[in-house]
Amino acid sequence: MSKTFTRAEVAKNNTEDSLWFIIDSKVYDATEFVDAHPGGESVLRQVGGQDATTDFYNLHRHEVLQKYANLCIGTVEGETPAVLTPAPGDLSPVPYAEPLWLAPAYKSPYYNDSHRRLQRAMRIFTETEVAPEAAAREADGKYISQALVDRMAAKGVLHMRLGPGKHLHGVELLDGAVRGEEFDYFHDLIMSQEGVRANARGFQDGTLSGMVIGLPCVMNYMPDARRRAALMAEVLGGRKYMCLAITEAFAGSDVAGLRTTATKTADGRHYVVNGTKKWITNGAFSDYFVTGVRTEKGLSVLLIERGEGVETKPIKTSYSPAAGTAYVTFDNVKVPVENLLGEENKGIYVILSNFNHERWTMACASVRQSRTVVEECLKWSNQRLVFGKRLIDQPVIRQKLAKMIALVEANQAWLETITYQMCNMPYKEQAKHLGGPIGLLKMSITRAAHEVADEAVQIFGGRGLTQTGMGRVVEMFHRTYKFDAILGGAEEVLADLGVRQAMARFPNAKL
Ligand code: HEM
Repeated sequence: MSKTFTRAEVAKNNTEDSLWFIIDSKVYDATEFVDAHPGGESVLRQVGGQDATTDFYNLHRHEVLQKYANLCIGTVEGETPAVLTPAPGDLSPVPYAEPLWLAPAYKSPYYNDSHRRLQRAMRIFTETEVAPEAAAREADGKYISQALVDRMAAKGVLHMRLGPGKHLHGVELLDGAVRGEEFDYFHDLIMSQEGVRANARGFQDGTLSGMVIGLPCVMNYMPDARRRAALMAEVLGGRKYMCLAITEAFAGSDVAGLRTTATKTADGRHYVVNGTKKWITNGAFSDYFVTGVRTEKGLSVLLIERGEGVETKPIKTSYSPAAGTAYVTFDNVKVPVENLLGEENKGIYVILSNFNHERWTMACASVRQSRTVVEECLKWSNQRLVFGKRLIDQPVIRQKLAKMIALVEANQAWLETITYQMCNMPYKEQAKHLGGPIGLLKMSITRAAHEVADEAVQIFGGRGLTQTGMGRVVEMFHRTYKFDAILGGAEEVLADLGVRQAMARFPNAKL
């Protein structure tokens, strides 16, 4: 690649036997590539010997050039390539592409050096280890590989995704980027926000999201300490997979309406579980199911191991099969009473205990994915030429971008305000003061995602509806943003919760 050519030399290579062109001051020899070019031979011949930079970026993502770097034979004499090629871990210099605390000129009261170290380490991990597998699994529909689970376990990524707590103490986290003892909800936020950067919503849930919502119930409510420790070690070590099985065809956000039953045997040593669960993330490949059941006088939560009477069938949803979304049936499944999590008939507390963190995590992830879409739109509007101008030169496009930016920035700021409260409120206070606001926040973020997805597709046109090429991130987002608006409590239910909680503490105030 150290060779240089004059533009006149390049121009001569415009024949049947030699086809060169220039992209961003680099010289490409496409002679052998023409037959394999997905866009066809004729389009390449039309730019033979010329500077094809504008044409290229009108049609391709920059990453295409990295993939086909072997076609590059040198640079144009006296010129330096100008298009940025980010290295793993780099921050994007595109305005609004990063949350403001990562913008060099901005200050934030919330983040310290350990947050910055973790952010960089997790970005490198996501870009180098997760993203390539995400792309492969989205394409082949298979589940996460044991090799990636092992890497996540070894680096403490699985531990960190449960949020702050004693389970992190003494654990080596991303090669010492942060100490377990100092890990707080801003570190947790960073894990969620960096984790989405593989741009594969289905696979993202396939990276053991079921564990993130299921294991806390075991960690906090499994009565036997030895059993609890063994389960934690198995699951955080990536040797066994766990999911949360609450939702049924009969009851979604309305958890009080569950119909799966657990009846105690006459000798009092087992429960016998019968019923079904639907849309269980990771259910298709899980070994353990943290399951909401109806017992004699209320709801209870049981840890059910895959075995006789437990069956799972994959459900085809609009994101990828990599998430392992399943329909689960329990037919006369015998579960030892020791597997009861929390108290019998008081399972609602076990279930509710996790909701705030789950919803907040989803809020972190969803607003970050919206931001990535804003970055995609900004880049595309800047490079796409239509009617002889860049898209961004059209006022209507700038209006769309302004709305998208404002929605993302406002929601990130609200998210950080709430995260700060989580860092500074004891758990009981959080349950009292933050349930409603977190519900409203998640609703606000997924409503914003709806706007962002809609405008992004309008900006990308047909490419926003195409799974490969320029618009692949926008297409993915538009197809999948609804998962965050439904899972973990539907938008409307959470909005209602937020207002009802506010009214419950309403003062005797009058107009
Ligand atoms: C080293 C140079 C090039 C490489 C490696 C390359 C590679 C590719 C690839 C992988 C695609 C599939 C779409 C995608 O994934 O983005 C594609 C599509 C295409 N390419 Fe190229 N290409 C090159 C240069 C060019 C140039 C110079 C032109 C025309 C001036 C061109 C015209 C097209 C067209 C028209 C399509 C179809 C676009 C669409 O479906 O929207 N390509 N190219």
